[in-house]
Amino acid sequence: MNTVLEVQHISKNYKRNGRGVEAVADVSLSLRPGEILGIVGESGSGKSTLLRQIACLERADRGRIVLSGTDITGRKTRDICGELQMIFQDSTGSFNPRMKIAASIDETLRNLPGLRGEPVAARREELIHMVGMAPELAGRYPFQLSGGQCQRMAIARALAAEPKVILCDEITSALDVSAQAQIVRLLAKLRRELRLALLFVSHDLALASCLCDRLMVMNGGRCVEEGTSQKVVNNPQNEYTRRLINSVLTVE
Ligand SMILES: Nc1ncnc2c1ncn2[C@@H]1O[C@H](COP(=O)(O)OP(=O)(O)OP(=O)(O)O)[C@@H](O)[C@H]1O
Repeated sequence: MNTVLEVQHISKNYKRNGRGVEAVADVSLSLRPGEILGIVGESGSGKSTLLRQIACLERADRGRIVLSGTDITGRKTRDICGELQMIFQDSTGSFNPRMKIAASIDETLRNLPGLRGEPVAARREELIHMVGMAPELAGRYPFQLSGGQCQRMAIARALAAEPKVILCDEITSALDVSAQAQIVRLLAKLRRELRLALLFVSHDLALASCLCDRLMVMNGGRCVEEGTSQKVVNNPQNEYTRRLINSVLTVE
């Protein structure tokens, strides 16, 4: 099978107050070029921990991660950033507050082999256009942009590295509904046009099912169900998935 990312039996335990917390327990997944896999589950189910292991921000206790055919288990994040990028919920905080957005994007572009001088500015403008932003907004500092604008710029900066895989950790959670819809449409366009593979972590199952081809449901660090978005939402096999779908806020 043509996969760009293979995660095999990843586990991660933390120690808290002298007790072990099994944040991720024996999770495996695979991702093909141009595919979007949603990882859903309630708070504390292990979604972010799983993504951090895949991005090599932390070392997994057990398991193996293969990116574009290369075993990257235990590598440093900087060694894989040309192939894999991660975008976070707090896009403003992910930028250097003392640098204008353009300078942050240029920094990533200058790390690409063979891209120096004038082509950097041209490529930056192309990326900003790709995420649907006006080029002059790149002349602002992160705090001078709205949350949605900043998240688009974070996507542009991730694209600057020309990755094959982007990990999205709750990237729409801090946005209002219309900004969420814009980001979801943008991600759908980017996967179509660039054949980008995406892992889309969200606690919002309805939103994730609109964007993702497949969904993986996590509970207590484990994958409890996986399948096409349609199948998981319309015909859930697991009791926890059913509860997640039917969960409504009840006030006693
Ligand atoms: N650095 C850490 N040290 C100790 N425990 C941690 C650490 N990071 C995460 N955990 C614990 O691991 C479990 C999984 O956390 P994680 O943040 O991965 O869940 P999540 O599904 O991403 O939740 P949320 O949607 O709220 O971010 C939780 O019990 C959490 O408290």
